[in-house]
Amino acid sequence: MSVATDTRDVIYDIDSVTLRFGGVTSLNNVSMKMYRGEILAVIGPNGAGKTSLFNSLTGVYTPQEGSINLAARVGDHPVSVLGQKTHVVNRLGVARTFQNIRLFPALTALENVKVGVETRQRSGPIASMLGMPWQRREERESSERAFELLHEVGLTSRANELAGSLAYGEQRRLEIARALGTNPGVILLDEPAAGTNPAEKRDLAALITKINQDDGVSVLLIEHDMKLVMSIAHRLIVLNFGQKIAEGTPEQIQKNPAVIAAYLGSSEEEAADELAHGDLPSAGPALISFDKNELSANDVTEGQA
Ligand SMILES: Nc1ncnc2c1ncn2[C@@H]1O[C@H](COP(=O)(O)OP(=O)(O)OP(=O)(O)O)[C@@H](O)[C@H]1O
Repeated sequence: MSVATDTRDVIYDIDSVTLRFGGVTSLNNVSMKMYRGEILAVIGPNGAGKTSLFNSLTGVYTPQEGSINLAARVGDHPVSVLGQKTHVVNRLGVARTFQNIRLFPALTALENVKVGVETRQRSGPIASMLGMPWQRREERESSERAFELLHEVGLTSRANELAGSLAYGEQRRLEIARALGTNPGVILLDEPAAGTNPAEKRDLAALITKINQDDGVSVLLIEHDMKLVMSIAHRLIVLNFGQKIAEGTPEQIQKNPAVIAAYLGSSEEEAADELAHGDLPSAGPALISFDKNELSANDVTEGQA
């Protein structure tokens, strides 16, 4: 009997990860894989553990149990992320944006992107002061690359504006450009659409797809806007109370009773029953209309009590 093997190239191999803060278990025995080339979304109600997962994948937190192996760039051998510093994980090919924008507001848009690009360069402050030839070349290259990235995210006309003066959606795109400056194999986007308007969300969806398809960067995405997630993600992982409760394509996730129950705060049986009878207002495609603002943490807590 032949055994089917999965030959897809694994970027993140996460096995039985548990992360605790005192009495709170924010990740509970989570196992999952991220494959090269995919846009993988992590969804779940407030407090489900999504940011804890991102923090564990980038070296901010070290889970007490389990393993996380990373091979971010093509041809890399998997290495453990546990115990690694965040800048080391970044050098290994993982870039990230944050739920709360973390730009340098008093630097220009171009300078912000150059900060990302220059993390990959060899010149230190001494070489800069001495004006070494390679330093001058790197400076020129970093400006050119930063301009290219500003072009990619549609911000060349804002290159010399202070980051703090840009519109909210522009700041979100600038963060992505800065992250791309580090030449990552995978980019982790933590709620990139938060606070953006519908037009900005559409631009963002197009940008994420472009980064993935044209630049070959794999994308791991936390996002509460289900319409956006379902339109661009190849696959989704669903967390609830720190546990992985589902994994699949957008179509599979929208029909999954455990997922619907988690979001609605009803039991899985009720959700399955209502789904079967077609009288669940948020079942199927309607799941894509879920919005963070409609789903408070209380809704979920009450359902689980
Ligand atoms: N540094 C920390 N110290 C203590 N508890 C934490 C810490 N970080 C996360 N938690 C707890 O872990 C649980 C998961 O939180 P996390 O922020 O990962 O959820 P989330 O899914 O990202 O939520 P949201 O959608 O609201 O951002 C929560 O109960 C949270 O209070």
